[in-house]
Amino acid sequence: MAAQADLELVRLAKRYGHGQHASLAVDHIDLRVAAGRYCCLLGPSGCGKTSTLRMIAGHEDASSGDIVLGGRNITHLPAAARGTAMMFQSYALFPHLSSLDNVAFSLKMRGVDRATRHRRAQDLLERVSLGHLASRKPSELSGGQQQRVALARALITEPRVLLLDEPLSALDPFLRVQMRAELKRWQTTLGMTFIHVTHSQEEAMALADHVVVMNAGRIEQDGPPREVFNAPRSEFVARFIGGHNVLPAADGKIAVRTDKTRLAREVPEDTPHRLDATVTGAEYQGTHVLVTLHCDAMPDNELRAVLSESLYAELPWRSGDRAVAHWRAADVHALPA
Ligand SMILES: Nc1ncnc2c1ncn2[C@@H]1O[C@H](COP(=O)(O)OP(=O)(O)OP(=O)(O)O)[C@@H](O)[C@H]1O
Repeated sequence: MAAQADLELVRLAKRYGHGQHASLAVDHIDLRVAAGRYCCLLGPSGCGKTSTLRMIAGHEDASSGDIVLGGRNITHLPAAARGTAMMFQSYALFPHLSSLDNVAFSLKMRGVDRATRHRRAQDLLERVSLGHLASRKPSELSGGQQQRVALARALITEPRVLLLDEPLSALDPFLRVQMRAELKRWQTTLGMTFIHVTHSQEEAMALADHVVVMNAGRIEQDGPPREVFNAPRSEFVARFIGGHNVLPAADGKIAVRTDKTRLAREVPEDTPHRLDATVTGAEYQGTHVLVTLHCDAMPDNELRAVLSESLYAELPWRSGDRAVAHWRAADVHALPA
């Protein structure tokens, strides 16, 4: 594989349309992804993730700013000359071609001779444990196998950075979790930078060692997943990443993790961090129970508490129960105003 290289986005922007109808899909973002990282671009629909990925790939022109890979400015290079490759969803495989020819396709486009491209494609298929299925067409493969062909097809140009746009969204939930683990394993084995677009915080948390949370064309926060989860820098991040209650406080808003939010029938009057609430539901989730509450102090806002199964069994909650939600001072994370 080619040498590793950091990827840098410098004031990168994408504007669609002209004049009155112009819209800024990516709003001058700065980002540095160190070589060999699994980076997930995470955010709600329309936040600019795919536009960012497509600009890195060279499938979309940047309106302004720079894309630098390993110190080389690739902003205006054609897609094939950038050292990046896009892994498309498995359903984008050519249905009439064998796995081998699907994998070899981009070498054919580059004029590589048949024997060489078949040898390289076969090597890659072996690497993803599909060497024995090289002659099968996509329709003769399982969803997971098709996904591996798609990966091999992307890797054949020996990219420094692999770009993945929602690669797991077409798979059923069971296969998705399985393929997620495979993606992570491949990335670790290859030691290559992966940039993976997803709107699923669960997927980003499971895969990434660098999470980039985007909102309305901007980067709200980026960093290691634990840091982003435990120290959200904005209300948007706390809400989008999930697992937090965002609560009013004397000097702004605070976030408290749902698994640090405790419930009691009564607490001493002088308990500092408390809110009176009414249970609206309890959802059994296997290892834990999610209790939802309506809180009078914030009528438009639902409060959530994640309790261990054993704790819930000791003190079950039913819809309509009055409860006091409380938390420790150490579990309060202040959000900037
Ligand atoms: N070709 C285009 N022409 C005009 N507007 C576009 C085009 N592509 C995307 N947009 C707009 O740019 C914004 C960002 O889109 P983008 O696809 O990058 O977001 P996304 O975060 O990947 O969303 P999703 O998760 O739904 O794919 C959206 O408002 C979208 O409508």
